[in-house]
Amino acid sequence: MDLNKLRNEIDEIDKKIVELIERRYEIAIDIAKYKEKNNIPIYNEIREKEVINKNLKYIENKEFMNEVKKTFINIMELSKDIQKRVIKIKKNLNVKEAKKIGFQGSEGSFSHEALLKYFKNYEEIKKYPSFEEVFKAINKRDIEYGIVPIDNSSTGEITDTYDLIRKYGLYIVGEIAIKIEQNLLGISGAKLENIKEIYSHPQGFQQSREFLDEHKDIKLVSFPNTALSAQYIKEQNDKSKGAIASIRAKEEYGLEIIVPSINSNKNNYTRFVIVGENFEKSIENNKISIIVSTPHKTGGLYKFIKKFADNNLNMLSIKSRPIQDRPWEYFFYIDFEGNLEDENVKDTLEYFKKESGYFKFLGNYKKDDNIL
Ligand SMILES: C=C(O[C@@H]1C=C(C(=O)O)C=C[C@H]1O)C(=O)O
Repeated sequence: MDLNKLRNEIDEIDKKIVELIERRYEIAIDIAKYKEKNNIPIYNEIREKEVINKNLKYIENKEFMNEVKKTFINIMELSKDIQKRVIKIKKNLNVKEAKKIGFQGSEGSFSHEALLKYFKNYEEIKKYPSFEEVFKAINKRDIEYGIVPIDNSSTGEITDTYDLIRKYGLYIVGEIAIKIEQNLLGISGAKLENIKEIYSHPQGFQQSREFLDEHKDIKLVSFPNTALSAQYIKEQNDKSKGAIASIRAKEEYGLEIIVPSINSNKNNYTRFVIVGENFEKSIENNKISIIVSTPHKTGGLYKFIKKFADNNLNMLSIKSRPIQDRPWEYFFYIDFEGNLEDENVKDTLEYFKKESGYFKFLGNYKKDDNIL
């Protein structure tokens, strides 16, 4: 046997392997960029199993099964390391300062109020007709951040927002809760006994149910948002028309308060999230949001929740949303306390990435201390 000849043959093979492996890692980088853009996790268990099984079928000499399997496990481990290196993380951006920020509605809406309270510095505020338009504007980079309502303390979650965050693959970079107070507004000189029509968003009517029940003779007219209804009655300049809206809307459109604080629940808060294109890292961040889907098996959700307890992490909320094309299966939106640098957080996230059918990291941001 000629050792040199054999080594030469190995050298030839290695050369081809290097070429192919190099190409394989380059493709992994392209995949990483796609994943970053579409907010897809790096690790894909199903695909890795497929890769291994497919390649094991090509082996002619079954004696090498185990070694080939290990080789692929290693290649894919390193491919994921490369992908992680490529996905960059923006550091310490102060979201309270931004150039362009967007919200749904018009001046005087609660979203507008939340925006002004959260952002200390900005160049331009842009208004959009729907929540989805806000998300689209971030994706198109018309705005850096959008602010959208996500939960109301009396009426529950704003499901559209939950679905849109997932659909558009954006990150939550902050949150703020504001007290929602509804008032009956009118033009100067308007009196309750003369009001024949009240304009507002259906939420405004719903939140003022008790007050409206006492005035059943007044006609209710729905509007796309409370601020627009305030603007409308100002333009109409008619003392028989009222609007249910915020104090800020009153100021914005130069109206008067006919009856203050008519919302039935006096402790009514809405939580807004600030959404952006990039995940932002800071040691100040203390709240994490993720989306997972559990395996459709006994104890699936239990195991997930147990992981938080085992890692001594405080789970703040868990909400479910139906998965559109899989009847009776759900996405779970989970908020918990922690920072991405914490070891127990890292361990928990790794576990979720591995164990859940679907995993999406939504952001690590600073919790609004007004929310318990
Ligand atoms: C390259 C990918 O990312 C990861 C690495 C894989 C690989 O190197 O083949 C396979 C699945 C993922 O865990 C991919 O998703 O295809």
